[in-house]
Amino acid sequence: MKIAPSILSADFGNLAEDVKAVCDAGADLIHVDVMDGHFVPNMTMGPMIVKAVAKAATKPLDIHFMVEDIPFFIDLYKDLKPEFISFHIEEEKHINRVIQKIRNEGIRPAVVLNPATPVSLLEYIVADVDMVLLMSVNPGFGGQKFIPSVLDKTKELRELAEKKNPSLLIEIDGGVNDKNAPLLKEAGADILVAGSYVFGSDDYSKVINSLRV
Ligand SMILES: O=C(CO)[C@H](O)[C@H](O)COP(=O)(O)O
Ligand SMILES: [Co+2]
Repeated sequence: MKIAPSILSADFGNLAEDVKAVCDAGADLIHVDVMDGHFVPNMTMGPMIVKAVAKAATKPLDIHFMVEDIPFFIDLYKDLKPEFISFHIEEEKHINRVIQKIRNEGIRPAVVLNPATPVSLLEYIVADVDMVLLMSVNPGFGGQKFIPSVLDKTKELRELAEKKNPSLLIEIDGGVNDKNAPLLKEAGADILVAGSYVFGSDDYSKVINSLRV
C-alpha cells in the first residue's frame, strides 16, 4: 500500500517544513488539493504555492484538481511535472481529450469520482488512465467522515479494471485512518490519501506506517 499525505491539513505557515517532514517519514507521494471556489466551495493553492511545495518535496506530487476549466488548470501546473494529475469526471465534457492532454505533458492521467458518481461511467475511460481516485468524502474540505459505500465501489472498480486495465491504480481520498485502511486494502485499493489523520499526529512516521497495511 502506498501512502499520499494530503497537505490540505498541513501547517500552511510552515508548509515547506511539513512537506519535508512527511517525505522523511515515508510518504510515497505528496497529495496536493487544488480547489477553485467554483467546483467546490473552498479555495486552496495556486501554482506559486505548489511550486514551493514541489521544491521542498523529495517525493513526487499527486495533484487533485477540484476545479472548473480543467485544461486551463493543467496549463498552469504542468511545468511542475507532477507524477499524477487527477480531475473530476463530473466537471468535464471531453474526458478523453483531457486525459490525452495530461499524458502529452509526460504526466500520468487520473480521473476522480465523487461519492455518488457510479463506477459504470468509467467503462470507456478506465483503459486510458493510470489511476482512478475514488472520493470517500464529498470534496472540498479535510477532516470529514469516511463514507463506507466506497468499499463496495472499490471492489466494483477492481473487477472492471481486471477486465479492461489490470495495471490500474486505485486511490482512495477522504476520511482515511487506521480503522478503514485494512478494509480498503481488502477491497482493492493501492494508494491511500490521508490529510487530517497524518497531520493531526505529532509522529508522522508512526501514522504513515499504521496505514501501510
Ligand atoms: O480531496 C480532499 C478533500 O476534497 C482531501 O484530499 C481529503 O479530504 C484529505 O483529507 P482528510 O484525510 O482529512 O479527509
Ligand atoms: Co484530495
